[in-house]
Amino acid sequence: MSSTLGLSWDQHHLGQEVQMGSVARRSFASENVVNRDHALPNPSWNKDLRLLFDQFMRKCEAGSWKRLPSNNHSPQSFQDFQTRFVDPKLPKEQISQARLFTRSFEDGLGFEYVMFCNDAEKRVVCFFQAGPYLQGAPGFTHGGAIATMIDATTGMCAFRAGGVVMTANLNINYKRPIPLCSVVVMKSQIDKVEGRKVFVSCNVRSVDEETLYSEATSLFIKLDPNKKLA
Ligand SMILES: CCCCCCCCCCCCCC(=O)SCCNC(=O)CCNC(=O)[C@H](O)C(C)(C)COP(=O)(O)OP(=O)(O)OC[C@H]1O[C@@H](n2cnc3c(N)ncnc32)[C@H](O)[C@@H]1OP(=O)(O)O
Repeated sequence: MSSTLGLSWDQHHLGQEVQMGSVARRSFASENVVNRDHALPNPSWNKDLRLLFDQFMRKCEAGSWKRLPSNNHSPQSFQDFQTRFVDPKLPKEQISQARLFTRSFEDGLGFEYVMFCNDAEKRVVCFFQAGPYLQGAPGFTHGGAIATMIDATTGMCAFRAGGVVMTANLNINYKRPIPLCSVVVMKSQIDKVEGRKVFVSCNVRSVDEETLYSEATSLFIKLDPNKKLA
């Protein structure tokens, strides 16, 4: 996402809730939870996730990598996005309850992750710990949860390179199951950009890089500001 961004989907919708009045109290009560930066260590992070976080924070100090806060969206982007692409007739009450899917679980139960970007190399890395509510086959992570995180990681990579995009195609080869509650490393990079098409690839490996869990390719389309989405 662009480096100037500063508001998350959550915060955006929180703002709407506050304006609505009838649900304002609930909004303020949850404000601290909603507004915080989720891409920082919390007590549910295991040793692997903490080590990878520390390792990449050192790379950030060296200058080539940057940590991406989870609330990394600009108010201007949202206003533009809403004005251009979102149907104004959508029920405001429902919209006000919207939350970013990957950040809507309690700490440790769902998606715990942090992303780092290297804009010069057009890469985004995501360290992802799959919580117990993401189970698919017993003891392993649900394929849809894996797809979600690949989409989020490649989407971030495409967005940083191409601006506002949507996923048009996502292909995943699941090669080994990911043990639940383990940490995996997702590495994505831009392969090419052709007009409005942004091609991104991603691989998912174990922390020691010995196991290749999944490989994916994604196609993102830069949105045409003159076209309604629906
Ligand atoms: C505030 C901002 C927030 C942003 C946050 C981002 C980061 C967060 C990440 C979160 C991650 C979560 C992300 C999510 O959850 S995104 C949610 C899941 N995705 C969707 O719902 C998208 C649904 N699809 C669409 O709305 C439209 O199809 C889009 C917008 C994608 C394109 O419709 P549009 O009318 O604009 O374009 P076009 O049809 O003129 O096509 C243009 C060109 O593209 C080519 N083409 C199109 N589709 C395909 C295809 N499937 N394979 C191969 N090629 C395809 C097409 O042939 C043409 O090529 P050419 O003829 O020009 O050569």
